[in-house]
Amino acid sequence: MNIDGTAWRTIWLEKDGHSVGVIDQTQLPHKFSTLKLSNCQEAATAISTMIVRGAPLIGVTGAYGLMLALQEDPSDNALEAAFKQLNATRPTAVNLRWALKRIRDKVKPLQPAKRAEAARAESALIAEEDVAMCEAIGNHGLAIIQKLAAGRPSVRQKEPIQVLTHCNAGWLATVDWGTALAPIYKAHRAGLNIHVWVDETRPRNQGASLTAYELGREGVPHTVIVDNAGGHLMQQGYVDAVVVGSDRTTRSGDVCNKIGTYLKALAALDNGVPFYVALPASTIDWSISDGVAEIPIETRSAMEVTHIQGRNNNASSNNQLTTVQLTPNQSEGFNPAFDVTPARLVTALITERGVAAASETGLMELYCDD
Ligand SMILES: CSC[C@H]1O[C@H](OP(=O)(O)O)[C@H](O)[C@@H]1O
Repeated sequence: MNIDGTAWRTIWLEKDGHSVGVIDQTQLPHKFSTLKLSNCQEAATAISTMIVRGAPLIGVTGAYGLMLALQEDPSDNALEAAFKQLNATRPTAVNLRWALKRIRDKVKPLQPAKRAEAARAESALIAEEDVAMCEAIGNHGLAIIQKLAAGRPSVRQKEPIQVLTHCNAGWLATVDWGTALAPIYKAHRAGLNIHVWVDETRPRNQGASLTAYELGREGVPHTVIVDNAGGHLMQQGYVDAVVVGSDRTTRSGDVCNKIGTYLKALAALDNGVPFYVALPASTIDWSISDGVAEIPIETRSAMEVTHIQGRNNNASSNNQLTTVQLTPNQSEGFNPAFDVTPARLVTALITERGVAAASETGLMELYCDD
């Protein structure tokens, strides 16, 4: 997407043909910088430290990570070791395992000498598919936003459509376009009057730092709010719809997403606000049904709760990023990174194939030919 007039994607094959470029998302919004991943360990570290994050992007980075590993050693043992290393980086987003298995299935039957090139080609294909799927999600979601706009009373026709989103499910979470934000970009570019309430999304503040950054660069009006304000805004009638992403959606429509999503869904139901989840096929885990019981929830360092990163605006600091402690030294922290929203709280799933009810029947209607 657009950054100051330049079109960017979140991940790319470098001109040298064998290393991988990524945007360092831990530095945004205060500093835009890129990194070159030259081996599997660097790819694994980029995922685990959230230099790259977001379910689809984690998957593509994992795919390229296998390519990097095979460039160094294309043997069966090296392939399995790299698969295990990358698979262990983050447990919740199913896209990672889906992409790693896809690459392994593609290269395993090949002569070792042909594996790296095959992994390179398949990783690039996954990336291109992701871009196409996310743009298609944008188009299907645009129709929902247009219908919401048309359905408002005449007295509100001139007001912006108000959408609340949680965390970052924008182009920074994918290769391009994003999932939850793709319909918003499509609506904005179509000239619709739209405004986005951006949940800051504690503890890592992907909303305040990444979603706000994306929307600002695309010129979409938005307001950053604390996570706990969303229910109040819905009660006051300031939210026309909630649209969020997903890290893993079960075949029955249960949605695992950033911690706090479940609470937004409860508030939305209580206030009659439609709650949409945008996701590509690569985020659906057909092997499980009960998200609460079966999806592994990543627990990250308590330091992400007890400390916070930001830009030091003191004149003497020349805008350096700094981390400060929020809590008393002896206080413990607990940091589950995701929660599960049961399908009964989801109005509909916006996929690249269309809009589905959050149910096995709904998903099978879209994916029955797979
Ligand atoms: C389009 S997937 C976006 C999804 O990923 C985020 O998690 P994280 O930043 O920890 O990778 C969050 O759950 C977003 O909704």
